Amino acid sequence: MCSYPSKSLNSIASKSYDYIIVGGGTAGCVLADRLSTHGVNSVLLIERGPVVDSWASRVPLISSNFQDAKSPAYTFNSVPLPGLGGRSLALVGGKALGGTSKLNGLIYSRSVPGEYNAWESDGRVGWGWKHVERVFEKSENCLSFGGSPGRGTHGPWQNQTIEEIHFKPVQLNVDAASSMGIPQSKSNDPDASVLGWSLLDATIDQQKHRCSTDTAFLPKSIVSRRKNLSVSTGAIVTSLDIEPVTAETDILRVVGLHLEDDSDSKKRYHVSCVKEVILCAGAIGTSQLLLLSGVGPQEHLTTLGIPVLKHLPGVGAHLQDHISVPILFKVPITDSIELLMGKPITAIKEFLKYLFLNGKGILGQQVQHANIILRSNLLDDHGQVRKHIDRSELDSHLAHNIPDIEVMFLPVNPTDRKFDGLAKAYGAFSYLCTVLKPKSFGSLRLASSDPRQQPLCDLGTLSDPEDFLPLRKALRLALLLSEKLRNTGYPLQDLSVPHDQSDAILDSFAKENAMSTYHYSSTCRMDTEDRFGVVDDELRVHGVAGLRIADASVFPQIPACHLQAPVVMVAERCAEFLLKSE
Ligand SMILES: Cc1cc2nc3c(=O)[nH]c(=O)nc-3n(C[C@H](O)[C@H](O)[C@H](O)COP(=O)(O)OP(=O)(O)OC[C@H]3O[C@@H](n4cnc5c(N)ncnc54)[C@H](O)[C@@H]3O)c2cc1C
Repeated sequence: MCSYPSKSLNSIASKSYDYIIVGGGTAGCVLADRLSTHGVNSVLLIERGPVVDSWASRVPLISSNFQDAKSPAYTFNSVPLPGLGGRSLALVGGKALGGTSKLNGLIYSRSVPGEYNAWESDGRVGWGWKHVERVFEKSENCLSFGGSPGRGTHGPWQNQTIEEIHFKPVQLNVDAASSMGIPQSKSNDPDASVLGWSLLDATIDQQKHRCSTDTAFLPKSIVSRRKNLSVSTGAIVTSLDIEPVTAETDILRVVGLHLEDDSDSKKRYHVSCVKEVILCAGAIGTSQLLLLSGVGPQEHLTTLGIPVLKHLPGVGAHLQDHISVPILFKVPITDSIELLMGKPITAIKEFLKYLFLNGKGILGQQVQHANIILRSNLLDDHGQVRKHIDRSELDSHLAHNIPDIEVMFLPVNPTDRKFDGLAKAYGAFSYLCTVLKPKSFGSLRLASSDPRQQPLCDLGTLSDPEDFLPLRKALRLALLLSEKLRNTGYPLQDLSVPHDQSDAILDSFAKENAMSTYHYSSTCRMDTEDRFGVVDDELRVHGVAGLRIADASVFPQIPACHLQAPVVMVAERCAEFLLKSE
Protein backbone atom coordinates (compact mmCIF):
# COMPACT_ATOMS: atom_id res chain seq x y z
CA MET A 1 0.00 0.00 0.00
CA CYS A 2 1.59 3.32 -1.01
CA SER A 3 1.92 5.93 1.71
CA TYR A 4 0.31 9.36 1.82
CA PRO A 5 1.87 11.61 -0.87
CA SER A 6 3.28 14.19 1.52
CA LYS A 7 6.04 16.44 0.11
CA SER A 8 9.37 16.95 1.85
CA LEU A 9 10.51 20.43 2.85
CA ASN A 10 13.40 20.21 0.37
CA SER A 11 10.99 19.61 -2.49
CA ILE A 12 8.77 22.62 -1.71
CA ALA A 13 11.46 25.04 -0.53
CA SER A 14 12.16 28.19 -2.55
CA LYS A 15 9.16 27.54 -4.79
CA SER A 16 6.14 29.77 -5.43
CA TYR A 17 2.50 28.83 -4.98
CA ASP A 18 -0.69 30.73 -5.76
CA TYR A 19 -2.21 29.89 -2.39
CA ILE A 20 -0.44 28.73 0.74
CA ILE A 21 -2.52 27.34 3.60
CA VAL A 22 -0.89 27.26 7.03
CA GLY A 23 -2.24 24.44 9.19
CA GLY A 24 -3.71 21.26 7.71
CA GLY A 25 -6.28 20.88 10.46
CA THR A 26 -10.07 20.84 10.45
CA ALA A 27 -10.35 23.97 8.30
CA GLY A 28 -7.10 23.67 6.33
CA CYS A 29 -7.98 20.32 4.71
CA VAL A 30 -11.33 21.69 3.51
CA LEU A 31 -9.76 24.78 2.02
CA ALA A 32 -6.94 22.85 0.32
CA ASP A 33 -9.48 20.63 -1.38
CA ARG A 34 -11.76 23.46 -2.49
CA LEU A 35 -8.97 25.71 -3.82
CA SER A 36 -7.29 22.95 -5.80
CA THR A 37 -10.39 21.31 -7.32
CA HIS A 38 -10.20 22.97 -10.71
CA GLY A 39 -6.48 22.52 -11.32
CA VAL A 40 -5.98 26.21 -12.11
CA ASN A 41 -4.23 27.34 -8.94
CA SER A 42 -1.14 25.85 -7.35
CA VAL A 43 -1.91 25.20 -3.69
CA LEU A 44 0.47 24.34 -0.86
CA LEU A 45 -0.85 23.04 2.48
CA ILE A 46 1.62 23.03 5.37
CA GLU A 47 0.88 21.01 8.51
CA ARG A 48 3.04 20.80 11.60
CA GLY A 49 1.96 17.30 12.63
CA PRO A 50 2.23 13.96 10.80
CA VAL A 51 -0.22 12.03 8.63
CA VAL A 52 -2.03 9.65 10.98
CA ASP A 53 -4.03 6.84 9.47
CA SER A 54 -3.79 3.90 11.84
CA TRP A 55 -6.68 1.53 12.50
CA ALA A 56 -7.13 3.05 15.97
CA SER A 57 -7.37 6.56 14.51
CA ARG A 58 -10.47 5.47 12.60
CA VAL A 59 -12.39 3.77 15.43
CA PRO A 60 -14.70 6.47 16.81
CA LEU A 61 -14.42 5.77 20.53
CA ILE A 62 -10.73 4.82 20.61
CA SER A 63 -9.66 7.82 18.54
CA SER A 64 -11.47 10.18 20.91
CA ASN A 65 -9.15 9.22 23.77
CA PHE A 66 -6.71 12.11 23.52
CA GLN A 67 -5.02 10.96 26.73
CA ASP A 68 -3.68 7.90 24.93
CA ALA A 69 0.05 8.22 24.19
CA LYS A 70 -0.59 7.48 20.50
CA SER A 71 -3.18 10.23 20.08
CA PRO A 72 -1.96 13.05 17.80
CA ALA A 73 -2.73 15.56 20.54
CA TYR A 74 -0.73 18.38 22.01
CA THR A 75 -1.43 19.42 25.58
CA PHE A 76 -0.20 22.24 27.76
CA ASN A 77 -1.45 24.26 30.70
CA SER A 78 -3.13 27.63 30.65
CA VAL A 79 -1.72 30.41 32.81
CA PRO A 80 -3.13 30.46 36.38
CA LEU A 81 -6.73 31.67 36.12
CA PRO A 82 -7.91 34.24 38.67
CA GLY A 83 -11.57 33.23 38.11
CA LEU A 84 -10.68 29.73 39.33
CA GLY A 85 -8.66 30.88 42.32
CA GLY A 86 -5.39 30.59 40.42
CA ARG A 87 -5.94 27.07 39.07
CA SER A 88 -4.57 26.32 35.56
CA LEU A 89 -6.52 24.28 33.06
CA ALA A 90 -5.22 21.71 30.59
CA LEU A 91 -5.53 22.76 26.94
CA VAL A 92 -5.75 20.13 24.22
CA GLY A 93 -5.70 20.23 20.43
CA GLY A 94 -4.82 18.10 17.42
CA LYS A 95 -1.41 18.08 15.77
CA ALA A 96 -1.76 16.00 12.61
CA LEU A 97 -3.21 16.27 9.14
CA GLY A 98 -6.90 16.72 10.00
CA GLY A 99 -5.94 18.64 13.17
CA THR A 100 -8.43 18.48 16.01
CA SER A 101 -10.99 16.69 13.81
CA LYS A 102 -8.72 13.59 14.29
CA LEU A 103 -9.35 13.34 18.02
CA ASN A 104 -12.38 15.42 18.96
CA GLY A 105 -15.59 14.06 20.43
CA LEU A 106 -17.12 13.71 16.91
CA ILE A 107 -20.20 15.82 17.63
CA TYR A 108 -21.53 17.57 14.54
CA SER A 109 -23.49 20.66 15.60
CA ARG A 110 -24.12 23.91 13.78
CA SER A 111 -25.77 26.07 16.46
CA VAL A 112 -29.16 27.66 15.83
CA PRO A 113 -30.00 30.06 12.95
CA GLY A 114 -30.21 32.88 15.53
CA GLU A 115 -26.44 32.52 16.07
CA TYR A 116 -25.64 33.66 12.54
CA ASN A 117 -28.50 36.14 12.45
CA ALA A 118 -26.84 37.76 15.48
CA TRP A 119 -23.54 38.02 13.55
CA GLU A 120 -25.39 39.68 10.71
CA SER A 121 -27.30 42.11 12.88
CA ASP A 122 -24.00 43.02 14.52
CA GLY A 123 -22.67 44.08 11.11
CA ARG A 124 -21.15 40.92 9.65
CA VAL A 125 -22.39 41.20 6.09
CA GLY A 126 -23.06 37.86 4.36
CA TRP A 127 -22.99 35.73 7.53
CA GLY A 128 -26.72 35.53 8.39
CA TRP A 129 -28.44 32.14 8.45
CA LYS A 130 -29.83 32.70 4.95
CA HIS A 131 -26.20 32.93 3.74
CA VAL A 132 -24.56 30.15 5.72
CA GLU A 133 -27.21 27.43 5.71
CA ARG A 134 -26.40 26.34 2.16
CA VAL A 135 -22.67 26.36 3.06
CA PHE A 136 -23.22 23.90 5.91
CA GLU A 137 -25.25 21.80 3.51
CA LYS A 138 -22.52 21.84 0.86
CA SER A 139 -19.86 20.15 3.05
CA GLU A 140 -21.93 17.43 4.60
CA ASN A 141 -23.26 14.06 3.65
CA CYS A 142 -25.87 13.53 6.29
CA LEU A 143 -26.59 9.81 6.45
CA SER A 144 -29.47 10.00 8.92
CA PHE A 145 -31.70 12.87 7.92
CA GLY A 146 -30.72 13.18 4.25
CA GLY A 147 -33.50 14.96 2.44
CA SER A 148 -34.59 16.90 5.54
CA PRO A 149 -34.67 20.64 4.94
CA GLY A 150 -31.19 22.12 5.20
CA ARG A 151 -29.34 18.80 5.39
CA GLY A 152 -26.84 17.99 2.64
CA THR A 153 -26.30 14.62 1.03
CA HIS A 154 -23.67 15.44 -1.59
CA GLY A 155 -20.75 16.75 0.45
CA PRO A 156 -17.67 14.71 1.36
CA TRP A 157 -18.04 15.03 5.17
CA GLN A 158 -20.26 12.25 6.51
CA ASN A 159 -22.23 12.34 9.72
CA GLN A 160 -25.00 10.30 11.26
CA THR A 161 -27.10 9.90 14.36
CA ILE A 162 -26.73 6.51 15.96
CA GLU A 163 -30.11 5.77 17.49
CA GLU A 164 -29.08 2.93 19.79
CA ILE A 165 -28.35 4.13 23.34
CA HIS A 166 -25.98 1.68 25.05
CA PHE A 167 -25.74 3.11 28.51
CA LYS A 168 -28.67 2.92 30.90
CA PRO A 169 -28.12 6.27 32.69
CA VAL A 170 -28.20 8.07 29.33
CA GLN A 171 -31.55 6.48 28.48
CA LEU A 172 -32.91 7.24 31.96
CA ASN A 173 -31.82 10.86 31.64
CA VAL A 174 -33.53 11.46 28.33
CA ASP A 175 -36.66 9.88 29.81
CA ALA A 176 -36.32 12.15 32.85
CA ALA A 177 -35.84 15.20 30.63
CA SER A 178 -39.04 14.39 28.73
CA SER A 179 -40.92 14.00 32.00
CA MET A 180 -39.72 17.49 33.04
CA GLY A 181 -41.19 19.14 29.94
CA ILE A 182 -38.03 19.06 27.84
CA PRO A 183 -39.09 17.40 24.59
CA GLN A 184 -36.90 15.51 22.14
CA SER A 185 -35.71 17.65 19.25
CA LYS A 186 -33.94 16.66 16.07
CA SER A 187 -30.25 17.50 16.09
CA ASN A 188 -29.38 20.41 13.78
CA ASP A 189 -32.96 20.98 12.72
CA PRO A 190 -32.98 24.74 12.03
CA ASP A 191 -36.65 24.97 12.96
CA ALA A 192 -36.45 23.00 16.20
CA SER A 193 -37.28 24.92 19.36
CA VAL A 194 -34.48 26.13 21.65
CA LEU A 195 -35.70 23.82 24.44
CA GLY A 196 -34.98 20.17 23.88
CA TRP A 197 -32.89 17.09 24.34
CA SER A 198 -31.36 15.44 21.29
CA LEU A 199 -29.54 12.38 20.12
CA LEU A 200 -26.47 13.90 18.56
CA ASP A 201 -25.17 13.84 15.01
CA ALA A 202 -21.60 12.58 14.88
CA THR A 203 -18.94 12.67 12.16
CA ILE A 204 -18.99 8.91 11.72
CA ASP A 205 -19.11 7.52 8.20
CA GLN A 206 -21.00 4.65 6.61
CA GLN A 207 -18.28 2.15 7.66
CA LYS A 208 -18.51 3.45 11.25
CA HIS A 209 -15.12 5.14 10.94
CA ARG A 210 -14.26 8.61 12.26
CA CYS A 211 -14.81 11.02 9.40
CA SER A 212 -12.15 13.67 10.00
CA THR A 213 -11.58 16.43 7.46
CA ASP A 214 -8.37 14.87 6.11
CA THR A 215 -10.10 11.61 5.27
CA ALA A 216 -13.20 13.39 3.96
CA PHE A 217 -11.64 16.21 1.92
CA LEU A 218 -8.02 15.18 1.33
CA PRO A 219 -7.84 11.41 0.98
CA LYS A 220 -4.72 9.94 -0.59
CA SER A 221 -6.56 9.42 -3.88
CA ILE A 222 -7.25 13.15 -4.27
CA VAL A 223 -3.80 14.34 -3.23
CA SER A 224 -2.06 11.82 -5.52
CA ARG A 225 -4.18 12.86 -8.49
CA ARG A 226 -4.00 16.65 -8.19
CA LYS A 227 -0.72 17.85 -9.62
CA ASN A 228 -1.51 21.41 -8.53
CA LEU A 229 -1.83 20.44 -4.84
CA SER A 230 1.17 19.91 -2.53
CA VAL A 231 0.76 18.76 1.06
CA SER A 232 3.75 19.02 3.34
CA THR A 233 3.55 17.55 6.86
CA GLY A 234 5.94 17.72 9.81
CA ALA A 235 6.72 21.34 8.89
CA ILE A 236 6.21 24.30 11.21
CA VAL A 237 5.65 27.78 9.83
CA THR A 238 7.75 30.04 12.05
CA SER A 239 6.80 33.46 10.63
CA LEU A 240 5.16 35.20 7.71
CA ASP A 241 7.21 37.14 5.21
CA ILE A 242 5.51 40.54 5.10
CA GLU A 243 6.79 43.51 3.08
CA PRO A 244 5.61 47.01 2.20
CA VAL A 245 3.87 46.94 -1.18
CA THR A 246 6.21 49.71 -2.42
CA ALA A 247 8.98 51.68 -0.78
CA GLU A 248 6.78 54.80 -0.58
CA THR A 249 3.79 53.25 1.14
CA ASP A 250 3.07 51.72 4.51
CA ILE A 251 0.63 49.24 2.96
CA LEU A 252 1.83 45.72 3.70
CA ARG A 253 1.54 42.53 1.74
CA VAL A 254 2.41 38.95 2.62
CA VAL A 255 4.79 37.53 0.04
CA GLY A 256 5.71 34.18 1.52
CA LEU A 257 6.66 32.45 4.73
CA HIS A 258 9.49 30.90 6.68
CA LEU A 259 9.33 27.32 7.84
CA GLU A 260 11.35 24.57 9.48
CA ASP A 261 11.19 20.87 10.07
CA ASP A 262 9.02 20.59 13.21
CA SER A 263 11.60 18.40 14.94
CA ASP A 264 14.71 20.18 13.72
CA SER A 265 15.20 23.91 13.98
CA LYS A 266 18.66 23.95 12.37
CA LYS A 267 17.66 24.55 8.78
CA ARG A 268 15.29 27.32 7.65
CA TYR A 269 13.25 27.22 4.45
CA HIS A 270 11.25 29.81 2.56
CA VAL A 271 8.32 29.53 0.16
CA SER A 272 6.82 32.38 -1.85
CA CYS A 273 3.21 33.19 -2.41
CA VAL A 274 1.74 34.66 -5.59
CA LYS A 275 -1.86 35.28 -4.51
CA GLU A 276 -2.71 34.74 -0.84
CA VAL A 277 -1.69 33.03 2.39
CA ILE A 278 -4.55 31.66 4.48
CA LEU A 279 -3.99 30.91 8.16
CA CYS A 280 -5.80 27.79 9.38
CA ALA A 281 -3.58 27.02 12.37
CA GLY A 282 -6.47 27.10 14.88
CA ALA A 283 -7.43 29.70 17.47
CA ILE A 284 -4.12 29.22 19.28
CA GLY A 285 -1.70 28.62 16.37
CA THR A 286 -3.03 31.39 14.12
CA SER A 287 -2.78 34.21 16.65
CA GLN A 288 0.61 32.91 17.81
CA LEU A 289 1.91 33.04 14.23
CA LEU A 290 0.58 36.55 13.62
CA LEU A 291 2.29 37.78 16.78
CA LEU A 292 5.56 36.06 15.83
CA SER A 293 5.32 37.85 12.48
CA GLY A 294 4.94 41.32 13.99
CA VAL A 295 1.17 41.65 13.57
CA GLY A 296 -0.52 42.35 16.90
CA PRO A 297 -0.60 44.74 19.85
CA GLN A 298 2.41 47.03 19.64
CA GLU A 299 3.11 47.06 23.37
CA HIS A 300 3.27 43.29 23.66
CA LEU A 301 5.45 42.83 20.58
CA THR A 302 7.85 45.53 21.69
CA THR A 303 8.32 43.85 25.08
CA LEU A 304 9.48 40.73 23.28
CA GLY A 305 11.71 42.59 20.85
CA ILE A 306 9.59 41.61 17.83
CA PRO A 307 9.57 44.38 15.18
CA VAL A 308 6.01 45.72 14.84
CA LEU A 309 4.85 45.57 11.23
CA LYS A 310 1.18 46.19 11.89
CA HIS A 311 -0.26 47.34 15.20
CA LEU A 312 -3.42 45.22 15.44
CA PRO A 313 -4.62 45.14 19.06
CA GLY A 314 -7.31 42.52 18.41
CA VAL A 315 -4.81 39.69 17.77
CA GLY A 316 -5.11 37.26 20.68
CA ALA A 317 -7.19 39.76 22.64
CA HIS A 318 -10.38 37.72 22.90
CA LEU A 319 -9.68 34.06 23.69
CA GLN A 320 -12.93 32.25 24.46
CA ASP A 321 -13.85 28.73 25.49
CA HIS A 322 -17.06 27.14 26.72
CA ILE A 323 -16.96 26.73 30.49
CA SER A 324 -17.77 23.21 31.68
CA VAL A 325 -18.42 21.95 35.18
CA PRO A 326 -18.80 18.17 35.66
CA ILE A 327 -21.02 16.60 38.33
CA LEU A 328 -19.94 12.99 38.79
CA PHE A 329 -21.75 9.92 40.07
CA LYS A 330 -20.75 6.33 40.67
CA VAL A 331 -22.74 3.83 38.58
CA PRO A 332 -22.45 0.08 37.99
CA ILE A 333 -19.36 -0.42 35.86
CA THR A 334 -21.40 -2.10 33.12
CA ASP A 335 -23.26 1.21 32.66
CA SER A 336 -20.17 3.23 31.78
CA ILE A 337 -17.36 3.35 29.25
CA GLU A 338 -14.99 2.42 32.08
CA LEU A 339 -16.19 -1.16 31.58
CA LEU A 340 -13.73 -1.36 28.67
CA MET A 341 -10.89 -0.96 31.20
CA GLY A 342 -12.43 -2.93 34.08
CA LYS A 343 -13.91 -5.86 32.19
CA PRO A 344 -11.41 -7.27 29.66
CA ILE A 345 -13.81 -9.95 28.39
CA THR A 346 -16.44 -7.31 27.58
CA ALA A 347 -13.76 -5.20 25.90
CA ILE A 348 -12.81 -8.12 23.66
CA LYS A 349 -16.48 -8.76 22.83
CA GLU A 350 -16.96 -5.08 21.90
CA PHE A 351 -13.82 -5.19 19.78
CA LEU A 352 -15.10 -8.25 17.86
CA LYS A 353 -18.56 -6.72 17.49
CA TYR A 354 -17.02 -3.59 15.97
CA LEU A 355 -14.83 -5.63 13.63
CA PHE A 356 -17.29 -8.22 12.44
CA LEU A 357 -20.73 -6.64 12.84
CA ASN A 358 -20.23 -3.52 10.71
CA GLY A 359 -19.03 -1.23 13.48
CA LYS A 360 -21.74 -2.15 15.97
CA GLY A 361 -21.40 -1.59 19.71
CA ILE A 362 -19.72 0.93 21.94
CA LEU A 363 -16.55 1.37 19.86
CA GLY A 364 -18.49 2.58 16.84
CA GLN A 365 -20.03 5.50 18.75
CA GLN A 366 -19.04 8.82 20.16
CA VAL A 367 -18.67 9.31 23.94
CA GLN A 368 -21.48 11.83 24.15
CA HIS A 369 -24.66 10.44 22.75
CA ALA A 370 -27.30 12.84 23.98
CA ASN A 371 -27.57 16.29 25.52
CA ILE A 372 -29.93 19.03 26.57
CA ILE A 373 -29.41 22.45 25.04
CA LEU A 374 -31.58 25.34 26.06
CA ARG A 375 -31.82 28.99 26.94
CA SER A 376 -31.42 29.30 30.69
CA ASN A 377 -34.23 31.87 31.02
CA LEU A 378 -36.65 29.04 30.16
CA LEU A 379 -35.80 27.51 33.56
CA ASP A 380 -36.88 28.88 36.93
CA ASP A 381 -34.41 29.39 39.77
CA HIS A 382 -34.76 25.74 40.81
CA GLY A 383 -33.80 24.39 37.39
CA GLN A 384 -37.39 23.47 36.45
CA VAL A 385 -38.83 24.38 33.05
CA ARG A 386 -40.98 27.52 33.51
CA LYS A 387 -44.74 26.92 33.47
CA HIS A 388 -45.62 29.64 30.98
CA ILE A 389 -43.42 30.00 27.95
CA ASP A 390 -44.40 32.14 25.02
CA ARG A 391 -43.94 30.48 21.61
CA SER A 392 -41.74 33.34 20.46
CA GLU A 393 -39.24 32.43 23.23
CA LEU A 394 -38.63 29.09 21.51
CA ASP A 395 -37.96 30.49 18.02
CA SER A 396 -34.42 29.42 17.12
CA HIS A 397 -34.09 32.03 14.36
CA LEU A 398 -34.15 34.95 16.78
CA ALA A 399 -30.79 36.26 17.90
CA HIS A 400 -31.95 36.81 21.49
CA ASN A 401 -33.05 33.18 21.84
CA ILE A 402 -29.63 31.56 21.31
CA PRO A 403 -29.29 28.73 23.86
CA ASP A 404 -26.77 29.50 26.58
CA ILE A 405 -26.49 26.20 28.45
CA GLU A 406 -25.85 22.59 27.59
CA VAL A 407 -26.02 19.57 29.86
CA MET A 408 -24.09 16.69 28.30
CA PHE A 409 -24.76 13.14 29.44
CA LEU A 410 -21.40 11.38 29.63
CA PRO A 411 -21.12 7.72 30.64
CA VAL A 412 -17.52 8.27 31.75
CA ASN A 413 -15.31 10.43 33.98
CA PRO A 414 -14.28 13.29 31.65
CA THR A 415 -11.82 14.82 34.13
CA ASP A 416 -8.22 13.93 34.88
CA ARG A 417 -9.11 13.33 38.53
CA LYS A 418 -8.36 9.85 39.89
CA PHE A 419 -10.91 8.11 42.12
CA ASP A 420 -10.21 4.95 44.13
CA GLY A 421 -11.98 1.97 42.61
CA LEU A 422 -13.07 3.78 39.42
CA ALA A 423 -12.90 1.48 36.39
CA LYS A 424 -12.46 -1.48 38.76
CA ALA A 425 -15.34 -1.60 41.26
CA TYR A 426 -17.60 0.95 39.59
CA GLY A 427 -17.95 3.28 36.62
CA ALA A 428 -18.73 7.00 36.33
CA PHE A 429 -21.63 8.93 34.92
CA SER A 430 -21.30 12.68 34.57
CA TYR A 431 -23.39 15.67 33.73
CA LEU A 432 -21.10 18.14 32.00
CA CYS A 433 -22.82 21.47 32.67
CA THR A 434 -21.64 23.99 30.12
CA VAL A 435 -22.02 27.73 29.58
CA LEU A 436 -22.45 28.13 25.82
CA LYS A 437 -22.44 31.92 25.67
CA PRO A 438 -19.81 32.92 28.21
CA LYS A 439 -19.27 36.59 28.89
CA SER A 440 -15.83 35.69 30.23
CA PHE A 441 -12.91 35.83 27.87
CA GLY A 442 -9.15 35.91 28.20
CA SER A 443 -6.21 36.46 25.91
CA LEU A 444 -3.33 34.79 24.14
CA ARG A 445 0.15 36.24 24.43
CA LEU A 446 3.58 34.98 23.44
CA ALA A 447 5.84 33.58 26.14
CA SER A 448 8.83 34.34 23.93
CA SER A 449 9.75 34.82 20.28
CA ASP A 450 10.48 31.07 19.99
CA PRO A 451 7.79 29.57 17.69
CA ARG A 452 8.10 26.20 19.44
CA GLN A 453 7.32 27.55 22.89
CA GLN A 454 3.65 27.28 23.82
CA PRO A 455 2.00 30.70 24.17
CA LEU A 456 0.52 32.07 27.40
CA CYS A 457 -3.18 31.24 27.23
CA ASP A 458 -5.48 32.95 29.67
CA LEU A 459 -8.88 31.32 29.07
CA GLY A 460 -10.54 33.91 31.32
CA THR A 461 -12.71 31.12 32.77
CA LEU A 462 -15.39 32.49 35.12
CA SER A 463 -13.73 35.91 35.14
CA ASP A 464 -17.13 37.50 34.46
CA PRO A 465 -19.52 36.94 37.42
CA GLU A 466 -22.51 36.95 35.04
CA ASP A 467 -21.49 33.46 33.86
CA PHE A 468 -22.46 32.02 37.24
CA LEU A 469 -26.15 32.72 36.52
CA PRO A 470 -26.63 30.28 33.60
CA LEU A 471 -24.16 27.89 35.21
CA ARG A 472 -26.22 27.63 38.41
CA LYS A 473 -29.30 26.81 36.33
CA ALA A 474 -27.44 24.11 34.42
CA LEU A 475 -26.13 22.60 37.67
CA ARG A 476 -29.60 22.65 39.25
CA LEU A 477 -31.13 21.06 36.17
CA ALA A 478 -28.52 18.29 36.31
CA LEU A 479 -29.18 17.72 40.01
CA LEU A 480 -32.94 17.52 39.36
CA LEU A 481 -32.33 14.94 36.65
CA SER A 482 -30.12 12.92 39.01
CA GLU A 483 -32.93 12.93 41.60
CA LYS A 484 -35.34 11.62 38.97
CA LEU A 485 -32.92 8.78 38.22
CA ARG A 486 -32.65 7.90 41.90
CA ASN A 487 -36.44 7.93 42.18
CA THR A 488 -36.62 5.19 39.55
CA GLY A 489 -34.44 3.07 41.87
CA TYR A 490 -31.33 3.49 39.73
CA PRO A 491 -28.19 3.16 41.93
CA LEU A 492 -26.53 6.59 41.50
CA GLN A 493 -24.01 7.40 44.21
CA ASP A 494 -22.29 10.74 44.68
CA LEU A 495 -18.70 10.99 43.46
CA SER A 496 -18.21 14.73 42.94
CA VAL A 497 -21.45 16.56 43.68
CA PRO A 498 -22.21 19.98 45.27
CA HIS A 499 -23.20 19.63 48.95
CA ASP A 500 -26.30 21.76 48.56
CA GLN A 501 -27.92 23.99 45.99
CA SER A 502 -27.31 27.42 47.48
CA ASP A 503 -25.76 29.95 45.12
CA ALA A 504 -22.60 30.11 47.23
CA ILE A 505 -22.04 26.34 47.24
CA LEU A 506 -22.77 25.98 43.52
CA ASP A 507 -20.39 28.84 42.70
CA SER A 508 -17.55 27.45 44.74
CA PHE A 509 -18.17 23.97 43.29
CA ALA A 510 -17.95 25.55 39.84
CA LYS A 511 -14.68 27.31 40.64
CA GLU A 512 -13.13 24.15 42.03
CA ASN A 513 -14.27 21.89 39.20
CA ALA A 514 -14.54 23.99 36.03
CA MET A 515 -12.62 22.56 33.10
CA SER A 516 -11.92 23.57 29.52
CA THR A 517 -14.32 22.29 26.88
CA TYR A 518 -11.34 22.55 24.46
CA HIS A 519 -13.37 24.91 22.27
CA TYR A 520 -10.84 27.71 21.81
CA SER A 521 -12.13 30.48 19.62
CA SER A 522 -12.35 34.12 18.65
CA THR A 523 -8.68 35.10 19.03
CA CYS A 524 -8.77 36.91 15.64
CA ARG A 525 -12.38 38.05 15.55
CA MET A 526 -14.23 39.05 12.42
CA ASP A 527 -15.04 42.69 13.13
CA THR A 528 -13.87 46.17 12.30
CA GLU A 529 -10.43 47.19 13.47
CA ASP A 530 -11.76 49.80 15.90
CA ARG A 531 -13.84 47.07 17.62
CA PHE A 532 -10.81 44.84 18.16
CA GLY A 533 -11.46 42.90 14.97
CA VAL A 534 -8.64 41.19 13.09
CA VAL A 535 -10.38 40.15 9.86
CA ASP A 536 -13.08 41.78 7.73
CA ASP A 537 -16.27 40.12 6.50
CA GLU A 538 -14.32 38.31 3.75
CA LEU A 539 -11.77 37.07 6.28
CA ARG A 540 -8.97 39.43 5.11
CA VAL A 541 -6.56 40.52 7.84
CA HIS A 542 -6.88 44.27 8.42
CA GLY A 543 -3.93 46.14 6.99
CA VAL A 544 -2.03 43.19 5.47
CA ALA A 545 -2.89 42.43 1.86
CA GLY A 546 -2.85 38.84 0.63
CA LEU A 547 -3.54 37.39 4.09
CA ARG A 548 -6.75 35.73 5.34
CA ILE A 549 -7.75 33.61 8.28
CA ALA A 550 -10.20 30.70 8.12
CA ASP A 551 -10.45 28.72 11.34
CA ALA A 552 -11.92 28.89 14.86
CA SER A 553 -10.09 32.21 15.44
CA VAL A 554 -12.50 34.30 13.41
CA PHE A 555 -15.83 33.72 15.16
CA PRO A 556 -17.03 37.13 16.40
CA GLN A 557 -18.21 35.36 19.58
CA ILE A 558 -17.92 31.69 20.46
CA PRO A 559 -20.88 29.85 18.86
CA ALA A 560 -23.33 28.04 21.15
CA CYS A 561 -22.36 24.60 19.87
CA HIS A 562 -19.41 22.28 19.42
CA LEU A 563 -17.16 24.07 16.97
CA GLN A 564 -16.07 21.79 14.15
CA ALA A 565 -19.09 22.28 11.86
CA PRO A 566 -18.92 26.11 12.05
CA VAL A 567 -15.15 25.88 11.43
CA VAL A 568 -15.74 23.86 8.26
CA MET A 569 -18.43 26.34 7.21
CA VAL A 570 -15.91 29.21 7.61
CA ALA A 571 -13.37 27.33 5.46
CA GLU A 572 -15.96 26.72 2.74
CA ARG A 573 -16.90 30.39 2.82
CA CYS A 574 -13.25 31.44 2.56
CA ALA A 575 -12.81 29.26 -0.54
CA GLU A 576 -15.85 30.95 -2.07
CA PHE A 577 -14.41 34.44 -1.38
CA LEU A 578 -11.06 33.51 -2.91
CA LEU A 579 -12.43 31.79 -6.01
CA LYS A 580 -14.97 34.54 -6.62
CA SER A 581 -12.23 37.16 -6.66
CA GLU A 582 -10.35 35.41 -9.52
C1 LIG B 1 -10.60 17.00 22.94
C2 LIG B 1 -11.48 17.82 22.04
C3 LIG B 1 -12.78 17.41 21.81
C4 LIG B 1 -13.61 18.17 20.98
N1 LIG B 1 -14.85 17.69 20.66
C5 LIG B 1 -15.58 18.31 19.71
C6 LIG B 1 -16.76 17.71 19.21
O1 LIG B 1 -17.18 16.64 19.63
N2 LIG B 1 -17.44 18.38 18.23
C7 LIG B 1 -17.01 19.58 17.75
O2 LIG B 1 -17.70 20.15 16.89
N3 LIG B 1 -15.90 20.16 18.21
C8 LIG B 1 -15.14 19.54 19.14
N4 LIG B 1 -13.96 20.08 19.54
C9 LIG B 1 -13.55 21.37 18.98
C10 LIG B 1 -13.21 21.30 17.49
O3 LIG B 1 -12.71 20.04 17.15
C11 LIG B 1 -12.20 22.40 17.15
O4 LIG B 1 -12.71 23.65 17.57
C12 LIG B 1 -11.94 22.50 15.66
O5 LIG B 1 -11.64 21.23 15.14
C13 LIG B 1 -10.78 23.48 15.40
O6 LIG B 1 -10.51 23.53 14.02
P1 LIG B 1 -9.37 24.49 13.45
O7 LIG B 1 -9.28 24.23 12.01
O8 LIG B 1 -9.63 25.86 13.92
O9 LIG B 1 -8.04 24.02 14.19
P2 LIG B 1 -7.32 22.59 14.21
O10 LIG B 1 -8.20 21.52 13.70
O11 LIG B 1 -6.77 22.43 15.58
O12 LIG B 1 -6.15 22.75 13.15
C14 LIG B 1 -5.02 23.55 13.32
C15 LIG B 1 -3.85 22.83 12.67
O13 LIG B 1 -2.80 23.76 12.46
C16 LIG B 1 -1.57 23.13 12.75
N5 LIG B 1 -0.61 24.19 13.09
C17 LIG B 1 -0.66 25.03 14.15
N6 LIG B 1 0.36 25.90 14.09
C18 LIG B 1 1.06 25.62 12.98
C19 LIG B 1 2.23 26.17 12.39
N7 LIG B 1 2.86 27.21 12.94
N8 LIG B 1 2.72 25.62 11.25
C20 LIG B 1 2.07 24.56 10.66
N9 LIG B 1 0.96 24.01 11.18
C21 LIG B 1 0.46 24.54 12.32
C22 LIG B 1 -1.88 22.19 13.91
O14 LIG B 1 -0.93 21.15 13.99
C23 LIG B 1 -3.29 21.71 13.53
O15 LIG B 1 -3.27 20.51 12.80
C24 LIG B 1 -13.12 19.36 20.40
C25 LIG B 1 -11.81 19.78 20.65
C26 LIG B 1 -10.99 19.00 21.44
C27 LIG B 1 -9.56 19.43 21.66
